[in-house]
Amino acid sequence: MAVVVIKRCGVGLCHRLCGITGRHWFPRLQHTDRQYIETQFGFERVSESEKREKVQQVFDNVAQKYDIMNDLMTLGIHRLWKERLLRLMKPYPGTQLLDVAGGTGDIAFLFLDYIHSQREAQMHRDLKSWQNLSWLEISKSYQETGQDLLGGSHAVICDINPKMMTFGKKKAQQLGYTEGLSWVVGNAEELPFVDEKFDIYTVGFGIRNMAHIKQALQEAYRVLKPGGRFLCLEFSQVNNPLISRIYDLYSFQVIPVLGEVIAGDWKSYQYLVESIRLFPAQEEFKAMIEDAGFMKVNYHNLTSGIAAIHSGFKL
Ligand SMILES: C[S@@+](CC[C@H](N)C(=O)[O-])C[C@H]1O[C@@H](n2cnc3c(N)ncnc32)[C@H](O)[C@@H]1O
Repeated sequence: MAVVVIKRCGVGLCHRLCGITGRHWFPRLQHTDRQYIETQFGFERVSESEKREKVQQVFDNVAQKYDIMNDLMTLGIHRLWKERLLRLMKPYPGTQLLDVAGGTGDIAFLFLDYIHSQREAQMHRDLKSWQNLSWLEISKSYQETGQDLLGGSHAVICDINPKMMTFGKKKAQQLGYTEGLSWVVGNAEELPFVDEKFDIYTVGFGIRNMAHIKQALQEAYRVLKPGGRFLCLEFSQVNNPLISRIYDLYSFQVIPVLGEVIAGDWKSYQYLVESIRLFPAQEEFKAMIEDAGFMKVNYHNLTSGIAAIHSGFKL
């Protein structure tokens, strides 16, 4: 089991600030021996059950402002990262997706858009080849042969927090996602699904909040069909030292302030920032995915490693 050792930083301003305030201001600099323990709630050491309770509390608190805060904190860049996830996922009509820690539904909605656009393109191609049929007739013939506009694709959003999903369901209604979608309350570490049910498993910005990441990865493996794909979008470790320092300043000095001003909640956003810092770096997380049994594990850094997408196959 890995251990986090937060040491006081030995350099300049950070050292002085740490000394004066007794608080670690730039944890990335302090992690001379940085390793990961799952039962950390941010920088606080807690028991497994305490972590679950506290994480639940955080997402209860942030649920209402979650989407707007996401846009503000990442300056909208999280949308580009999620689109990248979709491009790597390459779902096809008929795909059964499980989006774990799906929260307010962004990834599942993008998935449905993607499938929809693929089906429309297919129908346009059919329309060209079946010159004498109208759009309506083709659409009807799709329905008669049991094919809907999603080609049988379905997305299940599974999250441990009902409040996050309540806001997600409202958003789905507003945006018109009425078909091909279901919402299930469930714990990623003990998924309420039978073995080998899904083609694709995604988890976006969720896995670092889990008390048992290893168990969550094993569950991902269990519910995927042979040939199924695992994809995880998560904050990661920046390799460029200059970007890393700017990012640390922004994270620790700006994000909690935004949290306080927009959502009236400094503490939850302080936790989110701390949990990002403690999440395993790219290679370490890759090894954890491999340990769960996945093959061809790979990762793509996004925005200098601020986030990364890890992927693997169940063969
Ligand atoms: C930062 S949000 C991410 C939401 C969404 N995936 C997105 O990218 O916008 C993290 C989500 O993980 C969920 N979560 C935390 N621990 C979980 C667990 N053990 N099982 C399932 N969901 C969990 C939280 O309830 C929360 O909705």
